[in-house]
Amino acid sequence: MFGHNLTLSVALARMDAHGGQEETVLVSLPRAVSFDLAFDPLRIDPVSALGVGGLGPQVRSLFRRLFASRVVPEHVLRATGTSHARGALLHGPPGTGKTTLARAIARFVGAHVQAVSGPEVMSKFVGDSEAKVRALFAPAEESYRRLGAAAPLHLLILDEADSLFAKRSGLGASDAPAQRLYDNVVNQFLAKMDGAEEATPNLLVIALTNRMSLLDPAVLRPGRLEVHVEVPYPSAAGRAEILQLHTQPLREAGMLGPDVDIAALSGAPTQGLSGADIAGAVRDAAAHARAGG
Ligand SMILES: Nc1ncnc2c1ncn2[C@@H]1O[C@H](COP(=O)(O)OP(=O)(O)OP(=O)(O)O)[C@@H](O)[C@H]1O
Repeated sequence: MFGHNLTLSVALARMDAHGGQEETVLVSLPRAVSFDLAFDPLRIDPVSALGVGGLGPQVRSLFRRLFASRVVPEHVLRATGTSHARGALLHGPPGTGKTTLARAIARFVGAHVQAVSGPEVMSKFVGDSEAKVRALFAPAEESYRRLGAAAPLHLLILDEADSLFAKRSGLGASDAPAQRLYDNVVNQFLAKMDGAEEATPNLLVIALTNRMSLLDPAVLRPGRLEVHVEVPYPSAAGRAEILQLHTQPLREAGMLGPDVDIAALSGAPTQGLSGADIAGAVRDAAAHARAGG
């Protein structure tokens, strides 16, 4: 764990200057929000550090855009007109590793995690739903009130975000009560995010969806879910990493056949498969082998 007033290496915080040019910033703590950031956000190896395959660019982009600012002192932030990103949206087809990635990042940075799904929040009961939204923000609020800049990072993972933030046109005129419920919950959520700079700078929201086109654009604006990262189907190289990860326990137990050729399997045989499909195929193969097939 880094102490206060530590000058970090030049590689630690490179912030995107305008035009995509990278500018290296020497940073000196105390940090705006303290949490264990004993790593270089740009050089992190997603496979060994996070246990996800084929997501190197996504991981590096997330760390740079979500965490680099959090080790930069306030005066540098102000001078560069930067503020902490408050929310990100991971979007892409089902089973490509969005949930796995969000949870692994939370573990890696040592954040307090709360995970909830959109349908869970949008329960049938209006009052209940609004209370649920308030409750989601309460631990980070309480922690920041008590500890100020020393408050730990809280990460709110919001699965199936499309059911919470769907475009308003999705509801018809005959759905007036549902529309009101929806508006109340969403407005409360957005108000909480809009006020986060003051009330909860220690809170980060990562929302997940496989239907980004359904989301209300208002939710994707700066200050809300402003960092958008696509998590696509894996390439052949990505499939090789995923295969390697999911066969590792078998390999370590000496149970992987010597003829299992990861390079060959990551080509045509797994073309078009998601990480979840590949993990399932490895499980099936192991079960088949156990059964003596
Ligand atoms: N990129 C990946 N690397 C390693 N494992 C993966 C990857 N993608 C998926 N998996 C495996 O598939 C399982 C399901 O993935 P996960 O739930 O993270 O996908 P998702 O994108 O969140 O899916 P959905 O959109 O359907 O919720 C994980 O538990 C993991 O074992």
